[in-house]
Amino acid sequence: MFVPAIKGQGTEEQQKKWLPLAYKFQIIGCYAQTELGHGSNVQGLETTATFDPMTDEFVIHSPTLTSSKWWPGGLGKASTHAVVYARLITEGKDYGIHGFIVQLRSLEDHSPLPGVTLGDIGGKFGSGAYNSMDNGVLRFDHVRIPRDQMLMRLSQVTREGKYVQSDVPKQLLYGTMVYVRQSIVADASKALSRAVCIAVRYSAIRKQFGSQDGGPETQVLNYRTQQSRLFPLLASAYAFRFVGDWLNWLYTDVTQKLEVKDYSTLQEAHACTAGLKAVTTSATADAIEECRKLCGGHGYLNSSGLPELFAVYVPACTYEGDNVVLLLQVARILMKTVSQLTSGKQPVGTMAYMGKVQHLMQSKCAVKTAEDWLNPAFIQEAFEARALRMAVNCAQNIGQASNQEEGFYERSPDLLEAAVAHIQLIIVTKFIEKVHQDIPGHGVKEQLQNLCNVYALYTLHKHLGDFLATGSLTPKQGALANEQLGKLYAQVRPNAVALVDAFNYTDHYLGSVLGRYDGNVYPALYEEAWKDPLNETVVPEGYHEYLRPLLKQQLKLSRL
Ligand SMILES: CCCCC/C=C\C/C=C\C/C=C\C/C=C\C/C=C\CCC(=O)SCCNC(=O)CCNC(=O)[C@H](O)C(C)(C)COP(=O)(O)OP(=O)(O)OC[C@H]1O[C@@H](n2cnc3c(N)ncnc32)[C@H](O)[C@@H]1OP(=O)(O)O
Ligand SMILES: Cc1cc2nc3c(=O)[nH]c(=O)nc-3n(C[C@H](O)[C@H](O)[C@H](O)COP(=O)(O)OP(=O)(O)OC[C@H]3O[C@@H](n4cnc5c(N)ncnc54)[C@H](O)[C@@H]3O)c2cc1C
Repeated sequence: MFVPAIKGQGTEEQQKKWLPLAYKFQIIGCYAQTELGHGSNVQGLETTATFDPMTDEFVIHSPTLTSSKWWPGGLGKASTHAVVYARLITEGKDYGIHGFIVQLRSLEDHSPLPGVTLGDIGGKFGSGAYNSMDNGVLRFDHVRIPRDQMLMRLSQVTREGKYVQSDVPKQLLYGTMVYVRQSIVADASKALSRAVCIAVRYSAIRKQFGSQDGGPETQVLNYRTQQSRLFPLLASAYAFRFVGDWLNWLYTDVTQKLEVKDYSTLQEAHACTAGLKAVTTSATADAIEECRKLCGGHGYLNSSGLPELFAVYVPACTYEGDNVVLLLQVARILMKTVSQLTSGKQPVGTMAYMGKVQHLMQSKCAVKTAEDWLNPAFIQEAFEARALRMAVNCAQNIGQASNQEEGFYERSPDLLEAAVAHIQLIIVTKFIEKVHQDIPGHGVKEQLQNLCNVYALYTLHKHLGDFLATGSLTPKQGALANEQLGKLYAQVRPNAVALVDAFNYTDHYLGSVLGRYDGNVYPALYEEAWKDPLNETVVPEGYHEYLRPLLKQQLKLSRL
């Protein structure tokens, strides 16, 4: 994040100076924004950067305990430099949060520079999976940096100490986070596909109950409950891959527009990266845990690969923006868009469907049979009607409040659900668009169509309350969707293993005895057990100190 921050907020000159050093690992940088007292609320950060015109320097300082930088990855032990986000103060005025390049450690002996206090913040969730990352704490005691180490693409401070705002939106300060959020969506698909690959392969080899006359037991992958829990996750892995590909296109397009000072899609980029990051990471974290449960007891073993995958993955729901905070950002933009509908301003991009407000507010879903749910037009319209009606309902309720801000906070739980509905519409839309493309490979398109329908109908079934409450569907149509879902699971079953083999993960990358490509799980589990350090001795350490005295004492007591 050190590099994209300099790329996004540094001048050409600053990029020329600092990026080669970073690329060649002549310096190691981190992104020091979050503090002990503030993470979500960036504008509440307390670290100060005060311009000293006498020396043409900024004085970086941590005025309070809560202003300590806290969490930045790589900060504790590895980094020599940081992009530090601090309150810019010049001529006695606070201009808010800006980025500054600050050296933290000597390039000679890696010792912290004068005025810099550095350390690691300690152990984190799980069995230490994330402890390979030195998330750090950092405090400044009046550390001086040259003025030219303020990232000056978005705004500048002159030699005399005058603050100058460039003619670019101040939101570009947040640009690095937009970049990382879009990459996290693609990573959600990678993490989810790993978990699903393990769970599908293991479910194919695991047999339990159902033996007839001594014959083989039933593959658990054949149980309807296993399919109804697992196949939506398989479909989600593909859904997140395709929406992640589209989001990368959107991000690239926005970045190119920014180069020519076209800021028209900045808001769309923010809404989509924030919303998709929130929805895909929450779903993926839940799915990895579900995959662990789908593997029964062996899923709880470290050798299954699932506990570590979960422990490493779950902070994705928090870092790069807490998911609720990000969804509320989407909700704000939805409310702004709804308020503009009466002005005649046509919504664009992923909000374009809201322009069909007249139709969507009164449309009646035309589904009459289970098979009708295989028609993408019916799915698309149902999801559009649900999302729009939820947004309009929120806007109407907010409108009844004494003031907009009060109304927004009062209705924030409903706004959260409206934001999720909007983002799920984007995911479904991009999956439908993907399967409409020419897709090579015999039968591949049909399989992806099945998965697209599984993702859409499973999501509809899971959020059926929204669809019924907004009148977007009738209970009968909801039941027909569920009926069609069961038929789709039967179609996915024969290809389930092939659909996870298609991720083409090596056994090494998968890191799971349950997900081995050869399916030879039981010998691998047994072999792995003996590697446990506890098995280095036949009689366990502590026997003589603890067990033996206890056993002897009990034996003595029993003879009394
Ligand atoms: C075992 C094997 C495991 C395998 C696992 C597999 C994969 C692993 C997964 C991922 C790895 C890959 C990548 C991960 C990489 C890095 C992750 C690690 C570390 C994460 C680093 C961090 O966490 S960095 C810090 C992140 N912090 C945040 O996100 C802070 C969140 N808060 C904010 O963004 C802001 O405070 C705010 C937006 C919530 C509020 O902004 P504020 O200015 O105070 O007020 P508003 O009125 O809401 O906004 C003003 C205005 O600006 C617009 N806006 C806001 N944000 C943006 C933006 N980003 N872009 C554009 N515009 C923005 C907003 O809409 C408003 O506009 P209007 O004025 O027009 O309404
Ligand atoms: C593994 C990991 C790596 C990280 N790496 C970095 C890094 O490299 N650089 C960096 O700068 N930071 C980093 N962070 C920090 C991370 O970005 C923040 O923790 C994250 O942005 C969440 O902010 P917070 O901790 O202040 O949460 P809070 O905002 O305090 O969240 C606490 C609760 O308050 C709720 N909440 C907060 N505001 C609102 C609101 N307005 N309305 C409703 N509910 C609200 C949240 O939803 C949440 O439930 C990392 C964090 C982790 C866990």
